[in-house]
Amino acid sequence: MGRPIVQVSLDDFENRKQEITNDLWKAATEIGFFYLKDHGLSGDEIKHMFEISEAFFKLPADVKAKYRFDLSKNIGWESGQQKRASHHLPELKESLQLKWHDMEGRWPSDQDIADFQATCEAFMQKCQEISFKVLSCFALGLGFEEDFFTKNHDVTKPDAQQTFRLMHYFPVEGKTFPEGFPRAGSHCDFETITLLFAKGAGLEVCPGREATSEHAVGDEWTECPALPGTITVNIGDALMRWSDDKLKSNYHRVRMPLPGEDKGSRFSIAYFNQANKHSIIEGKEGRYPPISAEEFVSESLRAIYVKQPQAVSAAS
Ligand SMILES: O=C(O)CCC(=O)C(=O)O
Ligand SMILES: [Fe+2]
Repeated sequence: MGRPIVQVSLDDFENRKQEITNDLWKAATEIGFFYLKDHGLSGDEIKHMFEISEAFFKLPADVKAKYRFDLSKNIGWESGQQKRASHHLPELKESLQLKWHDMEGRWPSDQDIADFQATCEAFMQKCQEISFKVLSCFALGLGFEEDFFTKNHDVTKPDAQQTFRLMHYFPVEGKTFPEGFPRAGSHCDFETITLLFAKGAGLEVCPGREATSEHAVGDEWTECPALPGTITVNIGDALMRWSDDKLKSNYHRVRMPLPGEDKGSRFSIAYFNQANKHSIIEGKEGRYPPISAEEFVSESLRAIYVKQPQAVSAAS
Protein backbone atom coordinates (compact mmCIF):
# COMPACT_ATOMS: atom_id res chain seq x y z
CA MET A 1 0.00 0.00 0.00
CA GLY A 2 1.05 3.62 -0.21
CA ARG A 3 3.28 5.35 -2.69
CA PRO A 4 6.83 4.20 -3.36
CA ILE A 5 9.61 6.31 -1.89
CA VAL A 6 12.38 6.37 -4.46
CA GLN A 7 16.14 6.10 -4.06
CA VAL A 8 18.22 8.76 -5.79
CA SER A 9 21.94 8.23 -6.38
CA LEU A 10 24.33 11.18 -6.05
CA ASP A 11 27.07 9.22 -7.79
CA ASP A 12 29.14 11.21 -10.34
CA PHE A 13 27.25 14.32 -9.23
CA GLU A 14 28.91 16.97 -11.41
CA ASN A 15 28.36 15.02 -14.64
CA ARG A 16 24.88 13.76 -13.78
CA LYS A 17 23.51 16.95 -12.22
CA GLN A 18 20.63 17.36 -14.66
CA GLU A 19 19.51 13.76 -14.35
CA ILE A 20 19.76 13.95 -10.54
CA THR A 21 17.81 17.22 -10.55
CA ASN A 22 15.04 15.52 -12.52
CA ASP A 23 14.94 12.57 -10.09
CA LEU A 24 14.93 14.82 -7.00
CA TRP A 25 12.33 17.12 -8.50
CA LYS A 26 9.92 14.27 -9.20
CA ALA A 27 10.35 12.86 -5.68
CA ALA A 28 10.09 16.25 -3.97
CA THR A 29 7.05 17.48 -5.92
CA GLU A 30 5.14 14.21 -5.54
CA ILE A 31 6.01 12.81 -2.10
CA GLY A 32 8.44 15.18 -0.41
CA PHE A 33 10.49 12.21 0.86
CA PHE A 34 13.27 10.25 -0.86
CA TYR A 35 16.32 8.17 -0.05
CA LEU A 36 19.81 9.29 -1.07
CA LYS A 37 22.44 6.72 -1.94
CA ASP A 38 26.08 7.10 -3.05
CA HIS A 39 26.10 10.26 -0.93
CA GLY A 40 29.67 10.10 0.39
CA LEU A 41 29.08 9.23 4.06
CA SER A 42 30.45 5.77 4.76
CA GLY A 43 28.69 3.09 6.78
CA ASP A 44 31.49 3.33 9.35
CA GLU A 45 31.07 7.09 9.78
CA ILE A 46 27.34 6.67 10.33
CA LYS A 47 27.90 3.76 12.74
CA HIS A 48 30.41 5.76 14.78
CA MET A 49 28.05 8.74 14.94
CA PHE A 50 25.34 6.47 16.37
CA GLU A 51 27.82 5.07 18.90
CA ILE A 52 28.72 8.44 20.35
CA SER A 53 25.08 9.52 20.29
CA GLU A 54 24.15 6.46 22.35
CA ALA A 55 27.09 7.18 24.68
CA PHE A 56 25.68 10.67 25.33
CA PHE A 57 22.21 9.40 26.20
CA LYS A 58 23.69 6.78 28.53
CA LEU A 59 25.25 9.53 30.69
CA PRO A 60 23.54 10.14 34.05
CA ALA A 61 20.77 12.75 33.93
CA ASP A 62 22.75 15.19 36.11
CA VAL A 63 25.60 15.13 33.57
CA LYS A 64 23.24 15.63 30.63
CA ALA A 65 21.62 18.46 32.58
CA LYS A 66 24.87 20.45 32.27
CA TYR A 67 23.86 20.80 28.61
CA ARG A 68 20.23 21.65 29.28
CA PHE A 69 18.05 22.94 26.41
CA ASP A 70 17.92 26.68 25.78
CA LEU A 71 14.90 27.51 23.63
CA SER A 72 16.17 30.98 22.71
CA LYS A 73 19.12 29.31 20.99
CA ASN A 74 17.53 25.94 20.16
CA ILE A 75 20.61 24.24 21.61
CA GLY A 76 20.99 21.56 24.27
CA TRP A 77 19.47 18.47 25.86
CA GLU A 78 15.76 18.12 26.48
CA SER A 79 13.73 15.20 27.69
CA GLY A 80 9.99 15.02 27.03
CA GLN A 81 9.80 18.74 26.28
CA GLN A 82 8.83 18.57 22.63
CA LYS A 83 5.15 18.39 21.81
CA ARG A 84 3.42 17.97 18.49
CA ALA A 85 0.18 19.72 17.62
CA SER A 86 -1.26 16.38 16.48
CA HIS A 87 -1.79 15.17 20.05
CA HIS A 88 -0.33 17.81 22.44
CA LEU A 89 1.49 15.14 24.44
CA PRO A 90 5.18 15.21 25.30
CA GLU A 91 7.21 13.09 22.92
CA LEU A 92 8.47 9.90 24.53
CA LYS A 93 12.06 10.78 23.82
CA GLU A 94 15.09 12.85 24.76
CA SER A 95 17.19 14.78 22.28
CA LEU A 96 20.30 16.89 22.01
CA GLN A 97 20.35 19.84 19.61
CA LEU A 98 23.71 21.07 18.37
CA LYS A 99 24.58 23.98 16.11
CA TRP A 100 27.45 25.59 14.27
CA HIS A 101 27.64 28.71 16.46
CA ASP A 102 26.79 29.85 20.00
CA MET A 103 28.17 26.56 21.29
CA GLU A 104 30.63 27.87 23.89
CA GLY A 105 30.29 25.67 27.00
CA ARG A 106 27.49 23.71 25.35
CA TRP A 107 29.40 20.88 23.69
CA PRO A 108 29.51 17.74 25.84
CA SER A 109 33.10 17.77 27.06
CA ASP A 110 35.78 15.24 26.09
CA GLN A 111 35.74 14.10 29.74
CA ASP A 112 32.07 13.18 29.38
CA ILE A 113 32.53 11.57 25.92
CA ALA A 114 35.85 11.38 24.11
CA ASP A 115 35.96 13.26 20.78
CA PHE A 116 32.30 14.16 20.88
CA GLN A 117 32.60 17.64 19.38
CA ALA A 118 35.16 16.66 16.72
CA THR A 119 33.09 13.67 15.61
CA CYS A 120 29.87 15.67 15.45
CA GLU A 121 31.45 18.56 13.55
CA ALA A 122 33.00 16.24 10.96
CA PHE A 123 29.63 14.54 10.51
CA MET A 124 27.79 17.87 10.30
CA GLN A 125 30.26 19.03 7.66
CA LYS A 126 29.54 15.97 5.52
CA CYS A 127 25.80 16.44 6.00
CA GLN A 128 26.14 20.04 4.86
CA GLU A 129 28.05 19.06 1.72
CA ILE A 130 25.40 16.48 0.83
CA SER A 131 22.65 19.03 1.54
CA PHE A 132 24.31 21.57 -0.74
CA LYS A 133 24.20 19.11 -3.63
CA VAL A 134 20.50 18.50 -3.11
CA LEU A 135 19.72 22.20 -2.57
CA SER A 136 21.65 23.20 -5.69
CA CYS A 137 19.44 20.84 -7.71
CA PHE A 138 16.30 22.39 -6.22
CA ALA A 139 17.67 25.87 -6.98
CA LEU A 140 18.11 24.86 -10.62
CA GLY A 141 14.62 23.34 -10.73
CA LEU A 142 13.08 26.52 -9.33
CA GLY A 143 14.91 28.81 -11.72
CA PHE A 144 17.28 30.32 -9.16
CA GLU A 145 21.05 30.52 -9.59
CA GLU A 146 22.59 27.17 -8.80
CA ASP A 147 24.27 28.48 -5.62
CA PHE A 148 21.19 30.39 -4.43
CA PHE A 149 20.32 28.10 -1.50
CA THR A 150 24.00 27.41 -0.76
CA LYS A 151 24.54 31.13 -0.16
CA ASN A 152 21.45 31.23 2.04
CA HIS A 153 22.61 28.26 4.14
CA ASP A 154 26.07 29.59 4.94
CA VAL A 155 27.31 27.86 8.10
CA THR A 156 30.39 30.08 8.27
CA LYS A 157 28.13 33.02 9.15
CA PRO A 158 27.14 33.51 12.79
CA ASP A 159 23.44 33.68 11.88
CA ALA A 160 23.39 30.08 10.58
CA GLN A 161 20.41 28.13 11.96
CA GLN A 162 21.19 24.55 10.92
CA THR A 163 20.49 22.14 13.75
CA PHE A 164 21.98 18.72 14.29
CA ARG A 165 19.67 16.66 16.51
CA LEU A 166 20.50 13.38 18.21
CA MET A 167 17.41 11.52 19.39
CA HIS A 168 16.70 8.70 21.81
CA TYR A 169 13.18 7.28 21.96
CA PHE A 170 12.62 5.53 25.28
CA PRO A 171 12.06 1.75 25.34
CA VAL A 172 8.40 0.79 25.19
CA GLU A 173 8.50 -2.85 26.30
CA GLY A 174 6.03 -3.69 29.03
CA LYS A 175 4.07 -0.47 28.44
CA THR A 176 0.62 -0.08 26.93
CA PHE A 177 -0.54 2.94 24.99
CA PRO A 178 -3.88 4.10 23.63
CA GLU A 179 -4.71 2.63 20.21
CA GLY A 180 -2.72 4.40 17.48
CA PHE A 181 -0.56 6.36 19.93
CA PRO A 182 2.57 7.39 18.03
CA ARG A 183 6.16 7.24 19.20
CA ALA A 184 6.68 10.60 17.51
CA GLY A 185 3.52 12.51 16.66
CA SER A 186 2.51 13.46 13.15
CA HIS A 187 4.22 16.65 12.02
CA CYS A 188 5.81 18.42 9.08
CA ASP A 189 9.37 19.65 9.52
CA PHE A 190 9.61 23.43 9.44
CA GLU A 191 13.12 23.56 7.98
CA THR A 192 14.22 23.59 4.33
CA ILE A 193 15.46 20.01 4.01
CA THR A 194 16.11 17.34 6.64
CA LEU A 195 18.67 14.53 6.42
CA LEU A 196 17.55 11.67 8.63
CA PHE A 197 19.50 8.65 9.86
CA ALA A 198 17.77 5.86 11.74
CA LYS A 199 17.77 2.10 12.03
CA GLY A 200 14.99 -0.22 10.94
CA ALA A 201 11.30 0.52 10.60
CA GLY A 202 9.12 3.03 12.40
CA LEU A 203 8.98 6.15 10.25
CA GLU A 204 5.76 6.60 8.29
CA VAL A 205 4.90 9.25 5.74
CA CYS A 206 1.56 10.60 4.57
CA PRO A 207 2.16 11.87 1.04
CA GLY A 208 -0.43 13.99 -0.65
CA ARG A 209 -1.73 15.79 2.43
CA GLU A 210 0.74 18.61 2.32
CA ALA A 211 -0.21 21.61 4.46
CA THR A 212 -3.93 20.98 4.09
CA SER A 213 -4.88 18.21 6.48
CA GLU A 214 -5.36 18.21 10.23
CA HIS A 215 -2.17 16.30 10.97
CA ALA A 216 -3.34 13.40 8.77
CA VAL A 217 -3.98 11.29 11.86
CA GLY A 218 -6.59 8.97 10.34
CA ASP A 219 -5.06 8.95 6.89
CA GLU A 220 -3.29 6.33 4.86
CA TRP A 221 0.37 6.14 5.87
CA THR A 222 3.29 4.82 3.85
CA GLU A 223 6.12 2.97 5.57
CA CYS A 224 9.46 4.72 5.17
CA PRO A 225 11.88 2.32 6.85
CA ALA A 226 15.52 3.31 7.14
CA LEU A 227 17.42 1.51 4.38
CA PRO A 228 21.02 0.60 5.21
CA GLY A 229 23.54 2.91 3.56
CA THR A 230 20.93 5.47 2.52
CA ILE A 231 19.90 8.81 4.02
CA THR A 232 16.20 9.61 4.25
CA VAL A 233 15.61 13.18 3.08
CA ASN A 234 12.47 15.25 3.32
CA ILE A 235 11.29 18.71 2.35
CA GLY A 236 10.29 21.07 5.17
CA ASP A 237 7.81 23.95 5.36
CA ALA A 238 10.43 26.64 4.70
CA LEU A 239 11.37 25.16 1.33
CA MET A 240 7.75 24.50 0.48
CA ARG A 241 7.05 28.20 1.02
CA TRP A 242 10.21 29.23 -0.86
CA SER A 243 9.09 27.10 -3.81
CA ASP A 244 5.56 28.55 -3.87
CA ASP A 245 4.30 25.13 -2.70
CA LYS A 246 5.92 23.16 -5.55
CA LEU A 247 8.18 21.11 -3.25
CA LYS A 248 6.04 19.32 -0.69
CA SER A 249 6.52 19.31 3.06
CA ASN A 250 4.53 16.29 4.19
CA TYR A 251 3.33 14.77 7.43
CA HIS A 252 5.38 12.05 8.99
CA ARG A 253 5.46 10.26 12.34
CA VAL A 254 7.16 7.39 14.10
CA ARG A 255 4.82 4.53 14.93
CA MET A 256 5.09 2.18 17.87
CA PRO A 257 6.89 -1.14 17.19
CA LEU A 258 4.64 -3.83 15.69
CA PRO A 259 4.43 -7.26 17.34
CA GLY A 260 7.77 -8.97 16.79
CA GLU A 261 9.68 -5.71 16.32
CA ASP A 262 12.29 -4.45 18.78
CA LYS A 263 10.68 -2.56 21.67
CA GLY A 264 13.94 -1.28 23.11
CA SER A 265 15.45 2.18 22.67
CA ARG A 266 15.23 3.75 19.22
CA PHE A 267 17.96 6.14 18.12
CA SER A 268 17.84 8.54 15.21
CA ILE A 269 19.90 11.48 14.01
CA ALA A 270 18.71 14.45 11.97
CA TYR A 271 20.52 17.27 10.24
CA PHE A 272 17.98 20.06 9.79
CA ASN A 273 18.93 22.59 7.14
CA GLN A 274 17.64 26.05 7.72
CA ALA A 275 18.38 29.30 5.96
CA ASN A 276 20.48 31.97 7.67
CA LYS A 277 18.50 34.23 10.01
CA HIS A 278 18.87 37.19 7.67
CA SER A 279 17.75 35.31 4.57
CA ILE A 280 14.38 36.26 3.19
CA ILE A 281 12.12 33.38 2.23
CA GLU A 282 10.36 34.58 -0.89
CA GLY A 283 9.22 32.43 -3.80
CA LYS A 284 9.69 33.42 -7.44
CA GLU A 285 5.93 33.59 -7.92
CA GLY A 286 5.24 35.57 -4.75
CA ARG A 287 2.57 33.21 -3.45
CA TYR A 288 3.34 34.20 0.14
CA PRO A 289 4.61 37.47 1.62
CA PRO A 290 8.36 37.56 2.21
CA ILE A 291 9.44 36.50 5.69
CA SER A 292 12.88 36.38 7.31
CA ALA A 293 14.16 32.90 8.09
CA GLU A 294 14.71 34.09 11.67
CA GLU A 295 11.04 34.91 12.13
CA PHE A 296 9.97 31.74 10.36
CA VAL A 297 12.06 29.54 12.66
CA SER A 298 11.22 31.27 15.93
CA GLU A 299 7.47 31.00 15.23
CA SER A 300 7.86 27.32 14.35
CA LEU A 301 9.83 26.60 17.54
CA ARG A 302 7.21 28.33 19.66
CA ALA A 303 4.57 26.04 18.16
CA ILE A 304 6.50 22.98 19.35
CA TYR A 305 7.71 24.10 22.77
CA VAL A 306 5.41 26.86 24.00
CA LYS A 307 2.02 27.12 22.32
CA GLN A 308 0.70 23.75 23.50
CA PRO A 309 -2.14 23.00 25.89
CA GLN A 310 -1.27 21.26 29.17
CA ALA A 311 -0.46 17.62 28.50
CA VAL A 312 -1.66 14.51 30.26
CA SER A 313 0.27 11.27 30.68
CA ALA A 314 0.18 8.89 27.72
CA ALA A 315 1.63 5.62 28.91
CA SER A 316 0.37 3.32 31.58
O1 LIG B 1 13.19 9.82 14.54
C1 LIG B 1 12.74 9.79 13.40
O2 LIG B 1 12.87 8.79 12.67
C2 LIG B 1 11.99 10.98 12.85
C3 LIG B 1 12.32 12.27 13.55
C4 LIG B 1 11.62 13.46 12.98
O3 LIG B 1 10.80 13.37 12.12
C5 LIG B 1 12.00 14.80 13.47
O4 LIG B 1 12.73 14.92 14.47
O5 LIG B 1 11.57 15.79 12.85
FE1 LIG C 1 10.34 15.31 11.30
